[in-house]
This record gives sequence, C-alpha cells and structure tokens, in this order.
Amino acid sequence: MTVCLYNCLSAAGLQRHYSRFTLMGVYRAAHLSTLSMEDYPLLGVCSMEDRARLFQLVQLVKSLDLRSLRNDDIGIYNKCDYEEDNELFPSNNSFSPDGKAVVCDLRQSKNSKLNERSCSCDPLNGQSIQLHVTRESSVLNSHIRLVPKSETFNKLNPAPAAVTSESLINKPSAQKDRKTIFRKKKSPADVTKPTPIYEAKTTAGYNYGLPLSPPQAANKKVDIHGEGQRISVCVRKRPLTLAECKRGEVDVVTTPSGECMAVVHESKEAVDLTEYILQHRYHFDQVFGEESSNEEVYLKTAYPLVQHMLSGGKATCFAYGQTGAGKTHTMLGSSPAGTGLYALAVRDIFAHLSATSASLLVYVSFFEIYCGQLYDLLEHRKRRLFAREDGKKVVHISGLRDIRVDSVSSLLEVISQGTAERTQGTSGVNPLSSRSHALLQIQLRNLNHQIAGRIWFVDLAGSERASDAKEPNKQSRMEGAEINQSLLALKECIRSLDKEESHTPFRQSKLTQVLKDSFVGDSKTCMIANISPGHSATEHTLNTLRYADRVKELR
Ligand SMILES: Nc1ncnc2c1ncn2[C@@H]1O[C@H](COP(=O)(O)OP(=O)(O)OP(=O)(O)O)[C@@H](O)[C@H]1O
Repeated sequence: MTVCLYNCLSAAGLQRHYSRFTLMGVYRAAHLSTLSMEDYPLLGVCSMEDRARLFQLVQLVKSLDLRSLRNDDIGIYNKCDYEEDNELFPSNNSFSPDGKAVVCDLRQSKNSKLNERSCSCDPLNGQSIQLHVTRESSVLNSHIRLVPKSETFNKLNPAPAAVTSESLINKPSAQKDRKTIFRKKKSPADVTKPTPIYEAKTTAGYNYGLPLSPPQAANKKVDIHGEGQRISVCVRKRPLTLAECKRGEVDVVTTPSGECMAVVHESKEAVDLTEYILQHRYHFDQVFGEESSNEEVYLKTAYPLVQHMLSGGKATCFAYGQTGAGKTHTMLGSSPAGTGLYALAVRDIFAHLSATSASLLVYVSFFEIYCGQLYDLLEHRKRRLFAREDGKKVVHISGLRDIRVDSVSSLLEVISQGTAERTQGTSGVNPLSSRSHALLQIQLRNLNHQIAGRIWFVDLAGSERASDAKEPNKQSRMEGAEINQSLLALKECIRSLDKEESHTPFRQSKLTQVLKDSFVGDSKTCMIANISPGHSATEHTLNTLRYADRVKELR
C-alpha cells in the first residue's frame, strides 16, 4: 500500500495542490502538521473551501502526534463511505478487528490530540496503526494508516523547520540570508536537508533584446486607471491543466493574495550539483491567481476601459503570453456561452446603451496580423487588408468589414466565427498555438456614423521563441521573428506614449501601425500578461513577466 502525501491530499479533495506542496518542500504527510494558515496561500490553497479542508487535514495530522509515534509518514487508503466504515469498525477508539490497528473517531478528538490510548499504545513494532476517521460531514471520511519507518524524527535527526510564510516570502538580502524549506525527497540521507532559496537580483535572461533598466521600486504605489495613469499592467496565472497534472508538472508560481505580486520559484542546479531555488518576484498593478474568475479579471482590467470607451474615449486591452497560457480563455472564455472579457464588455456596453437615451450603434470588426499581413477574419481570411494613413495621419484599414450588431449574442456569434478562422500552428509548447495577433474592434457610432467610442481587444500571438518550434522551418522562423518584432515595437510605442515623446515608432510593425489611433490622445491601455504555472514553462513564464515588467517600468 502506497503511503504518501498525495493520498492524504486526495482524501481531503486537495490533490490538485500536490505539485505545489512538493515544490514548496511539503512532500511528506508528516510535514502537514507544521503548516500554519499563513502558509496556505503559498501552497496555492486560496479558496475558503480548500482552506477549510486543509485546516481539517492539518489538525488531523497534528492530532496524530507523528513524532511521538516515531513515524514520519501517514497515508490514506481505501477511501470509502462512512456507512461502510462504520460497519467495519463499529467502535470508537478501539483496535480494529484484525487487532493490528487503532480506530479513532475524530468527533471525539476534534481540535485536540487523539486520545492517549490511540497515540501512545504504539503498536508499531512491525505493525501499523490505523485511524478510522468518521466525521460525517468531513472530507476526511477515509482510513488513515501510519506505517512505521526506519527514519525517525528524533534529536539526532531533527525534523526540518516548518514551512512558514516568513521562510518563503521574507526577502533575503544576500547569500548569507539563505532561507530553507522542505524539498522533494531525493534520497533517505537528504530527507531533512534544507534546500537553499535565493532571491533573483536581476532580470537577466531573454528579453527580446532590450537593455535592462534599473528595477522599479517594489513599493511604488500604482493607481490603476486612476487620474493620469493610461497604462496598467496585470498578470494572470492559470491553474495547471489536467494533462499537466497527469504528467507531473509542478506549479512553480505563487501569487500571494493582496500583494499584487507574482513569485516564480525556479529550480536550479549549481555547478557542484546541489539544488537550490531561485525566487523571482514581480510587482504589477494587479495579479490574478488561478482561483480568479474571468469576471474578477474583467472588473479590474477591461471594465475601466469600457467605461472610458462609453464616455467617448479610446481604449485597448491586450492579452499577452506564451501559447497555452490562457489568453484565449481570458478573452473568449472556455464555455460555449462565452464568459470572457469580450462577452463581459459587450454585456456592459449594451446594458449602458439601453439605459441611456443616446442613439448609438455598435459595430464590430475582427482581423488578424499574420507574418506582417492583415487578414479579415470575418471574410474567411480571403480578403487581405491594408493599413493606410490619410492626409491627417489617421490610419485606416482598407477593405475591413464592419458588422453591425445589436445584441450580446449576435456579437459573440461574430467573434466565434472569426476565432475559427484564426491561423494556428504547432509549436513545441502548444499543439494548437495561435500564430497571429487577433484584433477585435468594437466601435460606437452615432447616427451620422461618427465614432463615439472605440475599444480594441488584442489577443497577441504566443511569445515563444523560434527555438521552441518543434521542427523549425523557414515559415516558423519567420512567424517567430515577426511576432517578436511586433512585441518589441509594441513595447516601444507604449513607452513613447507614456513619455509623451514627439516621435512614436508606430511604423516599426503592422501591429503598432494599426493600433496607432489607440496610442494617441486620451487613450487608455491595459496589458494582461498570462502565465502558465508549470515548471517546464518556467523560462517562458519568466520571459512574459520580464516583458510585462519592462512595460510597467517604462511608464
Ligand atoms: N484561468 C483559467 N482557468 C482554467 N483553465 C484555463 C485558464 N486559463 C487557461 N485555461 C485552460 O488552459 C488551456 C490553454 O488556454 P488558452 O487556449 O486560453 O491559451 P492561449 O494562451 O490562448 O494559447 P494560444 O496562444 O496557443 O492560443 C485551455 O484548455 C484553457 O481552457
């Protein structure tokens, strides 16, 4: 019978957090007893329900007093229902029918250690102790089995220090400030060996060739979309997907609640082959963890832009990040009904229009930029479009089809039609990678067809490097180069926009050229950097965060 942390978490319905627990060094069931509630967010346990479950599990493990039992492993097996358990083990706190286990009723031992008889009888010389948990409404309606092991926690071989938010989050200033947490078990000798953690001091790495600038003060107050702020930069982390969980991906990103901070725990190996963790911290205007819904993201990112648009302004909302990081989920939503930012914005736009007497019409257009060329997604990509400037230096997209929509559903239909046409390719990272920038424009026009407000939603192409292509060929190299060039140009324009420089390099890429109108005047911009949590995406995640960080610093 396998006895492990995973089983414990499974019994409590928390198995999806297993990877994060192990990453944070909580790789054994016995370690659960050292957790405090402050650690829960660091372990990715954020919702009230999950917190309650973990709390109960921790209390249970604490009550078992593992160290006095000279055990350091606890596992749960045979998850079965309460009635069945009751039949098997009718008595409370007694030996099980085979005489090898102790059966306990946690209703009696709630918030306290299990009764002395259970814990001190110590039938561990070659046998096991079995705890029968029978809290009716509890998630812990399972058998728990303690298995004696040769390794013990005693004075000679003390247990590692508890994982606390202090040890994980407090800022070490230098190497001498090394912090320790538990690490995944390597060998019996390493079990209690702490893994050093260092904080990354620079943002060195792949950064679209941009020179690095001094980092912004972490405590700089950011007034999201308040007076004077035209650009906000937010980060959204998605949860591990089922497929990632199955292949054992470890969640390496934490988003401590209320701190607008994303921390990437990068696993590294020194030249002497010792392992250590390098922590990269980034502060943004908003940071959304995996528990955040599209509605929550919308309210803090696109909603202020929609309000700006409804009052006649121009706004742009970008979703940026590696393929598979959740851009489309954010913009479009995953359900067929569509609960992404597009739909939520449209809902508010129509709600506003029906509540006011202004006679405004809603128009939508949708096109993509692929390898420097524009294609109308509402014309099955058959029509190539051209961005041209008129005498007043206003950019027009000739040939672009505008469709008038009069309801949320008609607009969503247009969007799903356009999305189906978008260019996809296979990258080493994502088998269905969006290889183009998709630009959705929603315009308000008055009865004279004059523009009375405009918002762009831009789902940028995946930011992976050309080297990520599975079998790099000329086409994929061109795609990669174009994508990177346009992302660089975008950053330059945002910088120039914010610094109110006389020259803005809109012509550096088609993306910035067509968005020129959104960068001038009273326009507002929000960038949502989407990141994947898995350890195999660490490098991409760091690149995305560096890019977003640079955009933020350039403000
Ligand atoms: N916040 C989230 N919550 C739950 N699942 C998510 C979330 N974000 C993304 N996903 C899931 O992750 C997978 C990849 O997301 P998505 O397709 O949105 O990535 P993408 O960044 O648009 O990729 P690409 O650039 O290749 O189009 C999808 O299965 C999606 O449902």
